[in-house]
Amino acid sequence: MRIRELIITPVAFPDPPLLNSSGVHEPLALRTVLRLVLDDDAIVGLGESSGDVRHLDLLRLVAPRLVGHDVFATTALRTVVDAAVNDALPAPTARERTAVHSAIEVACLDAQGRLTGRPVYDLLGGAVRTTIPYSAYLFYKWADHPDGAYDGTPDPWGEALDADGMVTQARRMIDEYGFGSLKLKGGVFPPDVEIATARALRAAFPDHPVRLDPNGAWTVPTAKRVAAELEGVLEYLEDPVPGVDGMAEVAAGTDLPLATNMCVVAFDQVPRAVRLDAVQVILSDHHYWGGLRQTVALGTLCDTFGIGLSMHSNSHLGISLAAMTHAAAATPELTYACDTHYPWNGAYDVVRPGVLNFVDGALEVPTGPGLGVELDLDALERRHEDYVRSGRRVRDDTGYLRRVRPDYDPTLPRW
Ligand SMILES: O=C([O-])C(=O)C[C@H](O)[C@@H](O)C(=O)[O-]
Ligand SMILES: [Mg+2]
Repeated sequence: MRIRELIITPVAFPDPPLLNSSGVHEPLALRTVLRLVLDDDAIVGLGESSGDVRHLDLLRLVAPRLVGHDVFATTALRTVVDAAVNDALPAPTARERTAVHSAIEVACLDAQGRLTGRPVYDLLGGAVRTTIPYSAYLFYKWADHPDGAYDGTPDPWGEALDADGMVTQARRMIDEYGFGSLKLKGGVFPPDVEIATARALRAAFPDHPVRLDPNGAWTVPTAKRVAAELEGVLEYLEDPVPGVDGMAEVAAGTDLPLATNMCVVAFDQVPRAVRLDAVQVILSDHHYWGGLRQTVALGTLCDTFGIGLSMHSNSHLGISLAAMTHAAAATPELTYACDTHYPWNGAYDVVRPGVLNFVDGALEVPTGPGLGVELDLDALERRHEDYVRSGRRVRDDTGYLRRVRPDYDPTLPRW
């Protein structure tokens, strides 16, 4: 079965003012929705990937080159993608290429599943679990955007700028979604504030493992001190410092597992991290590790070296969530609850409701053909109109924070 067309639709959807080490989320988050149309027009494979304009430009170079290729030939298609993106200026990085491989692979797998009547997890080797636990992704946040939300809807989550605010946010996440573990985004306040927040979460929810991720905001000495204080409090500490050498220094002095989605983000970075014993947990992310099959392969690799496997997320909608869920279902080594931003953005999804419902903090793996989710074309059109109208083309957390704090310096490490 051959590919007739790849339809690429950039979308924008409201996002709350969530703080991180580079700044604060803007009122709209961006994504790209892919529709891979096959010969007979009846089968359309879905994909979702980054909305930044550079990724979009690469996808647009690739789209015409896919026409006529076999939708089952996902490995061979990587060569087609590489040849197509060679025309890009500046030349794409390995990471940019891999992100395009990932996006195309997911759309192909969805189409293959729809053609064969099998869920994507079956195409990955079968499901080893039927429900996938996710963690509550907690953010320090403002009560509202300075000029209000994009669609004028009042922010239902309220402010969270200290330990009490974060406990309130966590309680609400747990009440609404049933999450059984907590991920705290740090790198926003001085480390002692974030230590106090992590401790408050642990005390308020003693049965919920807590992980803390300051996105490389600390120096090695600071990270060593924080790690010593949070041993026994955290499940793992994610990217306390930038770079694999610093991670190795911190890891050498603590029993707390260190996790990363920043310093090991591709297969060729694994050997050095292993040699240095720099990380104990790698966060997979099919959007930049090369797709769903590469996520399964990463599980095998992590197992070989005794490294744990978790899953990273970024602001996303339901096609990505479905793909993440299938990958987790088919990856035995993925034993940590996965991250997801979905509670922050899911109300603006482009897939029809009914499939992606959290029960006890977990998603049932969709069993329908392909990814098991259906596109809501009206919602897609609305989100695309928002994209066009907004004029937004890249994510700029730093630039947005500087509107409020003009002297804000995002240089890391900060403390
Ligand atoms: O685990 C992580 O590093 C992330 O989830 C990165 C994201 O960009 C997060 O910091 C965010 O959404 O602000
Ligand atoms: Mg992280």
